[in-house]
Amino acid sequence: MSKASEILRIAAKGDGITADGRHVAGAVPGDIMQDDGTLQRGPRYVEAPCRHFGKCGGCQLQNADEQSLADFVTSRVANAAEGQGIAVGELLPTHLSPPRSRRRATLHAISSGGKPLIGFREGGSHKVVGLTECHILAPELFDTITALRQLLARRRGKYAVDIELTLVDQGVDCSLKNLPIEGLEQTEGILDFARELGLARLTLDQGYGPETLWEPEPATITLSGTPVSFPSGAFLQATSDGEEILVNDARAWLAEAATVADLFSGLGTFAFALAGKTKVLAAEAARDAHFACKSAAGIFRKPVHSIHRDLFRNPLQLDELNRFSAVLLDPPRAGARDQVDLLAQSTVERVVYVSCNPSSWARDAKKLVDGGYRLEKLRAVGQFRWSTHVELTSLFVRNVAE
Ligand SMILES: C[S@@+](CC[C@H](N)C(=O)[O-])C[C@H]1O[C@@H](n2cnc3c(N)ncnc32)[C@H](O)[C@@H]1O
Repeated sequence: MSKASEILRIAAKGDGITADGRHVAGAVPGDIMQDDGTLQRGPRYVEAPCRHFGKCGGCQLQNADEQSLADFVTSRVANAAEGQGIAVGELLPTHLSPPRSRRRATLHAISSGGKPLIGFREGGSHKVVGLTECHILAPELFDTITALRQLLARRRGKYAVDIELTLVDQGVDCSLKNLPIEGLEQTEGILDFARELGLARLTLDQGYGPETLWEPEPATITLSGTPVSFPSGAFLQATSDGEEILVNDARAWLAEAATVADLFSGLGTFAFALAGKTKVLAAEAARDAHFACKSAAGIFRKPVHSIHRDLFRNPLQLDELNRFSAVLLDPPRAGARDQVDLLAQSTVERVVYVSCNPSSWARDAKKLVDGGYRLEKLRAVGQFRWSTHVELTSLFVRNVAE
């Protein structure tokens, strides 16, 4: 029979782990797993603030206190480095985004017994949890859900709508996929909804591609003081405080760089932060994001040269990389295996690697270290509060030959 055992830490998927290696769902550090299989709560357990916690797939860790959350985010990143045998120069304080700060979210709406349910999916299921409160979304996004519920309540018949909400400079950018709009009444109804709510933009996709129905002025997102036009569905860092931390690290670490290649640059979150004395090449595969970055650089005369390039198929080659004193990369979850192979052989002095996946980052980081870089700085960032999704910034500096 197993013995009483304290929960020591939270594992990558959110379970508590006891000293003897047992995984306990919903447990937090300091809880005691007792002989009879019941869980005695400890000093670091807190009541979940949200009534949907446990069902809604949006959050996994609302029972952990602030310190346990920060420890979890830190250890995910530190353990990833350690797992590859990478020495960390300085582990910087972890950043956690506060409640109600998420500025983009993908949600779902379905009809259930004639009434609309709008929310995230249940963990590990396709069922939708009808949110009556949410502690992660920015209030503007939550208000949009409330208004959408009222709009959908007037509908009969079944629907299953995908909803994408992003807070841009002008307000909420709302994109609805698979919501049939038929006839004058429904068309007027949806336009009234956009107008009354003061949406920045409303985009509908009824199976024939996205169509903008409402956009009183062009939607933009201001990146380090530069307004960049915001294509519907474009990538944006999940919280503005998270973006600030990532950008500040990049600025501090690359302040002396004359030329930087910003790879997987999106709309230019880092390119516009770094451009000034520094000249930046911004490389991105999404055509609309590339054009938005290029056109903002032109209008506001920023030293950002934006190129449209698929860096998986066609990574920057050695002769291209070696023209830069620094490279910043912020790839998707898969990491940047081929690009990093080349980077590891380059003469680039500094590499800032921003990542949304500690595992692929650690695999790539090992290659950089084997190629003669050392990991000088590392910071864990928890933009997705109460979830198991962890991000990081890191600085690699090329060792000088003796
Ligand atoms: C994590 S996002 C970062 C974007 C940007 N750095 C930012 O902070 O806003 C990753 C970016 O990589 C782009 N991307 C995905 N696959 C790519 C590829 N094969 N080549 C170039 N860019 C790619 C995506 O379109 C997205 O803009």
